[in-house]
Amino acid sequence: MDDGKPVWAPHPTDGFQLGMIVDIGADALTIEPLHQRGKTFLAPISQVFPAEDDVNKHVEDNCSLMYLNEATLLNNIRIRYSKDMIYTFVANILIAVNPYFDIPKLYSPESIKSYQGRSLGTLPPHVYAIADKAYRDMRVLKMSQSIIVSGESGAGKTENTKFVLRYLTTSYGTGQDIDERIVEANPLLEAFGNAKTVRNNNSSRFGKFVEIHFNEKNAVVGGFVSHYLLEKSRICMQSQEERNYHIFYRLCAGASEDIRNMLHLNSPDSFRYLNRGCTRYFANKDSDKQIMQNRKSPEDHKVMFYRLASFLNAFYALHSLPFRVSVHEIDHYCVHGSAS
Ligand SMILES: Nc1ncnc2c1ncn2[C@@H]1O[C@H](COP(=O)(O)OP(=O)(O)OP(=O)(O)O)[C@@H](O)[C@H]1O
Repeated sequence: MDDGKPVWAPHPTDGFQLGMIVDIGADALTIEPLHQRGKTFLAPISQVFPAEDDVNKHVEDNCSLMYLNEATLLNNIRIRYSKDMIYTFVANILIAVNPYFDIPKLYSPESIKSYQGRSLGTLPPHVYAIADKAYRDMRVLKMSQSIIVSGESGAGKTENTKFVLRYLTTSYGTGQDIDERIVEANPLLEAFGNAKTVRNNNSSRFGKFVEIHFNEKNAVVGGFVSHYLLEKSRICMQSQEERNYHIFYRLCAGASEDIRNMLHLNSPDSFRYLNRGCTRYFANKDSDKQIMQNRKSPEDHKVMFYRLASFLNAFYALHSLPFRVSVHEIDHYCVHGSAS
């Protein structure tokens, strides 16, 4: 770190701050922030990093930074995020920041087209660029490719996985029913495996391993989803601000009148296994009906939805009954009263 040049230093409460070194101690440096002259703070020497000459400039690939360290990487992502550029490369790794709103045209059909067959780095960073690289590597190397999506809850893993699936099926599908079916499986999976938590209204409560299968002509011909570690305890108990799995609320909100009457469906507040958590709806009327619209044939709908609804209704009814452990037979449970 050159004398007289600004550095990034971790402020005790405000993250990395740009400042000048004013004193050098045995293990700590005294830093004076550029935007708060006179208010110095101490930072460990090992965590003080050199800053770029122009801290307002951003680059598409963090590897292009003159100094690549924790602070310059975060600053680059922050500047890009403030300009609605949520994706940044670190070589062939993609960092995505959740924008929490739809960025116009970012995932448009035109955008999908523009990334087809283009090498990494020739277009702005995007999840489509990663999907296309995986596809091209599979063709060239004739080997399976994996995309690992990782991050904390609410980071955008589920959404970005869906964008990858949409990209591959749109760009390299056979144009047949299978492309849509791969994409359409998601709302169904999410209905049974996603729930509102305090951090994310659509949090996946299970791990997902998605396979996309290609034929010898490298066209999408199928998919397979394995799931693991489903949070089963949520079915019986949710904290006050959280909900059970979406399917239960969708059934209450989206079932047709005849099914509602037949199965005595009411609002979520009337079911014991829902009303101890949050019972608000978070979807609009259209998305509540999403499940019903998944299969194209109305007959398929009816049969599938009726079976599903009957099963779930039995579940509701079951949970309206209070249970207690029998004193004599500890591994048996008996019904203690009648259903409301
Ligand atoms: N690229 C994006 N554009 C617009 N909104 C987004 C994007 N990514 C995520 N979101 C919003 O953030 C919410 C949370 O994202 P998502 O469910 O993908 O997180 P997650 O990492 O899968 O979380 P969890 O681990 O809890 O399942 C989404 O429901 C969506 O509203």
